[in-house]
Amino acid sequence: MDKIIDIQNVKWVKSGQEILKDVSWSVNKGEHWAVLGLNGSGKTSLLNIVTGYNYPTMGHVTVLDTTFGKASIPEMRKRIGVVSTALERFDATLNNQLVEDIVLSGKFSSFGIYQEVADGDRANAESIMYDLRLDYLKGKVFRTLSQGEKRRTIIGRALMADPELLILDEPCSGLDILSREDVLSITQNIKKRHSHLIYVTHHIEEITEVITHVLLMKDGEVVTCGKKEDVLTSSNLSDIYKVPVKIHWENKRPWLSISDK
Ligand SMILES: Nc1ncnc2c1ncn2[C@@H]1O[C@H](COP(=O)(O)OP(=O)(O)OP(=O)(O)O)[C@@H](O)[C@H]1O
Repeated sequence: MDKIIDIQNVKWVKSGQEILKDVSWSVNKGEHWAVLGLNGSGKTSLLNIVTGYNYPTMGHVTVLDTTFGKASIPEMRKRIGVVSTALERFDATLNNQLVEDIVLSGKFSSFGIYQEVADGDRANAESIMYDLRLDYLKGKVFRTLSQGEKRRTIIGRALMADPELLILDEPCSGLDILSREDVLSITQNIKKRHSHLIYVTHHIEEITEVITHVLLMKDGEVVTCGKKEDVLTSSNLSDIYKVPVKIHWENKRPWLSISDK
C-alpha cells in the first residue's frame, strides 16, 4: 500500500448545496499532512469523506486500500483514529475515569474497560503515556485535568488502537498558548509510531516540524496541495485568508502577520 488516501474528483452535495467541488488529494506512505482553511471552507466535510461518514456525490475514494462502494467501511474505520473536540461531549462518561484507564480503553474502542486486559496492552499504554508526557497524571481523574491535559489524554486513547491514520481535528481549539504548545509538542512523538497524521486547523503556526505536506482549502475547493515549504507561501495564504498576509519561519514553524500593503 503506497497510498494512504486517494481521492479523485470528489463532489459532495448536501441540501442542494455543493459543499465539496471537484476535490482531488493523495496522501502517500510516510507523509504527514495539515489541512488548512478558514471556517466553513470544507475541512470537516472532506475528513468526513475520508472516514466514510459523508458519501461522495461523485468521484472515487480509496482509503487504506479500501475502495468506497467495494469494501467494508466499518472495517476500515477501525484502522483510523479521530480526535475532535466533538469527543468532549463524552466528557460526562470520561469525567470520573482515571487517565490510565482512558488511555487503555482505546484498545477496545470503548469508553471504559470491559474486556480482560493483556499485559502487552498495559505495557503499550505505559509507553504511550510516557511519550505523551501523561505519566505524571496517573491516578488522576479526567475531570480534574486542564484542557490541554484532557486533549493529550484523548490523543493517547486514540493511539492505543494503533491507527494507521490519525486525524486530529483542531486539537488546539480553545487552548491557551502554553496548553497549545503542550499538545503540539506531542505530535512529534506520533511520527515514531506507524500512524500517518492528518492535522486539521485554521492556524498555520500549529503546523509543526512533523508535518511534511499541506492541503489548502477555500470555499469547498483545493487551492493547492503539496510539500509544506512549497504550499505555505505569502501569496497562497493571502488567497485563502482573503487578506494580504506575510509568512515567516521561526524554529522550523511558519508564522503569519497581516501585511501592511
Ligand atoms: N451536513 C451538512 N448539511 C448542510 N450543510 C453542511 C453540512 N456539513 C457542512 N455543511 C456546510 O458546508 C460548509 C463547509 O463546512 P465544514 O464544516 O466542512 O467546514 P470547516 O472548514 O470544517 O469549518 P470549521 O473550521 O468552522 O470547522 C459550511 O458552509 C457548512 O455550513
